[in-house]
Amino acid sequence: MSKHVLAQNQYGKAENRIVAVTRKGSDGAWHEIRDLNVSVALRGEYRDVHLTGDNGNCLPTDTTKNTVYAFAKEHGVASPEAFGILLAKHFVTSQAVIHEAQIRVEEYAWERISVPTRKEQHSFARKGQEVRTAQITYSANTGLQVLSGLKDLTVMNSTNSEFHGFIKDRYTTLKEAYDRILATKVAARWANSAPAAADEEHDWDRSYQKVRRHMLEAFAETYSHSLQQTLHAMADRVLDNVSTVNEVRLNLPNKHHFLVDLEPFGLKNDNEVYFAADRMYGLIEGTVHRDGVQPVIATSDWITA
Ligand SMILES: O=c1[nH]c(=O)c2[nH]c(=O)[nH]c2[nH]1
Repeated sequence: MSKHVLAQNQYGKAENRIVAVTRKGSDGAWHEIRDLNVSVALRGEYRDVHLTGDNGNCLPTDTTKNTVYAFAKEHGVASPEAFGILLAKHFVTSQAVIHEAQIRVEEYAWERISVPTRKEQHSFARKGQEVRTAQITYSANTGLQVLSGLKDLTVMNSTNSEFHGFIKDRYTTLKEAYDRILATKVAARWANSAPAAADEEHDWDRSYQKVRRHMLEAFAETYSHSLQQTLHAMADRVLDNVSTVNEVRLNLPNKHHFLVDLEPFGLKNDNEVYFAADRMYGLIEGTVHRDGVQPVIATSDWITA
């Protein structure tokens, strides 16, 4: 027997890449695709598996992988959230030793290549870099928690951004900026309310598009005195406009754009020519939630620019 304590543990097959094709129309020529990366983590009665080598409680990770693919056929993929909810509930309700399941989903977007003269619609081009995310956690005790999100959404304002009035100590060299580029690669997560998570009719694609639009509009419309202020405005706008969201966490790397010194060439740089640095970067992170709601989104996830 070990004298040490087995603490939090979980297991399952990670990064199951799955492309689900749905055929629509009377002849099935209209295709819709969902391109996902699905990770399964199971939590429960796994002391013996770790301590004695008894695998009697262990549902193989291979089975969790098979379940993901079989569920895509049996239930379809309506959205990352709906698919994750189905899987999480399945694992917890089908095996007594599994107390909690967490499903993490990334979705890669494709857009249709529309050829007007062609009836078949089965050609797609990968859309941008943006990745949609969902994390579904289910247990009989705590119920369903659905976190939605996105990452790798790069945005820029080429003006309407200042940064000045900051602390100056003996190490400060930064010049005050009254007109600068503000650029970031947005990583966002938002917590959906319990009623939305429990609502089997909830339109997850619609709420995703709504949150995304409000975040981007707030980014574009906020006259920024710091990326921190912009972060707050983006999260605030989502909470004001999407009633099913209770909490928003944003990780915003400040993708610095430095004015190039053109004076050696006898040229004046009127905020026209910048050097785009890819690192290092300021990293601005924060959570905004409704008053009276307990925040649930982890603050320790490591997101790099
Ligand atoms: O928007 C900003 N916030 C900061 O905290 C900061 N610090 C810095 O050097 N530049 C910036 N920009």
